[in-house]
Amino acid sequence: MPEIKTIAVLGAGTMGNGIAHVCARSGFLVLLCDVEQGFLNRGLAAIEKNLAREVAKEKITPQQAQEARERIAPTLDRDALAVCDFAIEAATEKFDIKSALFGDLDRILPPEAILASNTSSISITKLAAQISRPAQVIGMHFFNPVPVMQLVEVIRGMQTSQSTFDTVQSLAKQLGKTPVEVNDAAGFVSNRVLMPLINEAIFAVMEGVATPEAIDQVFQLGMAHPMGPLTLADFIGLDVCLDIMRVLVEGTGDPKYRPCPLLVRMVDAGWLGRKSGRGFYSYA
Ligand SMILES: NC(=O)c1ccc[n+]([C@@H]2O[C@H](COP(=O)([O-])OP(=O)(O)OC[C@H]3O[C@@H](n4cnc5c(N)ncnc54)[C@H](O)[C@@H]3O)[C@@H](O)[C@H]2O)c1
Repeated sequence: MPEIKTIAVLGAGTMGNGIAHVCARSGFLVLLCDVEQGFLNRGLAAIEKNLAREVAKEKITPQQAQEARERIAPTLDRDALAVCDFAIEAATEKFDIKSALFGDLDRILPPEAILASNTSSISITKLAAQISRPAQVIGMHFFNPVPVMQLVEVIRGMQTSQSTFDTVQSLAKQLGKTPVEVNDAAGFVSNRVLMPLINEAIFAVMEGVATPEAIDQVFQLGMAHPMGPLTLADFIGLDVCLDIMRVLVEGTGDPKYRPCPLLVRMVDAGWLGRKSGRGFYSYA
């Protein structure tokens, strides 16, 4: 199995800065790459805040936080990633952006390097088919907040080799995560099962079956979910939920994934959940 020392993380947003954080905390050198200095600065500030929180909770020592910080080098220069032996892409969820980025990574990184994507919905198989090393392309689907959540869905594309899969399983464990194997299909497992639940909860609101509060209580008190599906939908963003339902309909051709009309109307109204101040609940 090739030894991994330096990891390229593409995108310093919500997920990218979390991934850079856990990689650095686990002893890897990280090159964190974005398209604008402002995005890098914001990502580094988030890492700083999250490391400080871990120190305050005594999960790591101030010395370990300092060492993790020093292992992360921000860069705007994609060619600088030539020193990396592994890449995790966490850029904006658009096929054209990811496809162009994978083309560059394929050109820049050493031929044996594995290229992983943190995509929530784009086909790993299709991303892999665009480049010269499809056997070394794989999905590593982390969960938000990355430093806290235990799961990594490891997504095998059609062309992913066993050795790539084994390396990524082992890397996920070195990052302190639990990898779960999933094949490449629309929504993988997490969103394929979670989003229809959220969508059905929205149908229940639309049809007057119960209030959002009552629906959330059913799941918290009856199924021991830490938050109900509508609170969770507001947290994820209703626009993101709608996009994922559309990916499920398109990817499977199955009308059972039809987005609830109330979800569509709320997104049209700009009621996107927490981030817009209003969703199923108000966030003044
Ligand atoms: N937010 C979540 O809860 C979540 C969970 C799992 C997976 N994901 C996936 O992770 C990825 C990133 O999501 P996010 O929520 O962090 O988004 P985000 O918008 O917070 O961050 C995306 C970052 O990518 C940068 N970027 C865009 N093009 C780039 C390029 N060519 N090179 C380098 N950086 C580039 C943007 O400038 C931005 O800083 C998406 O694929 C998303 O589907 C998100």
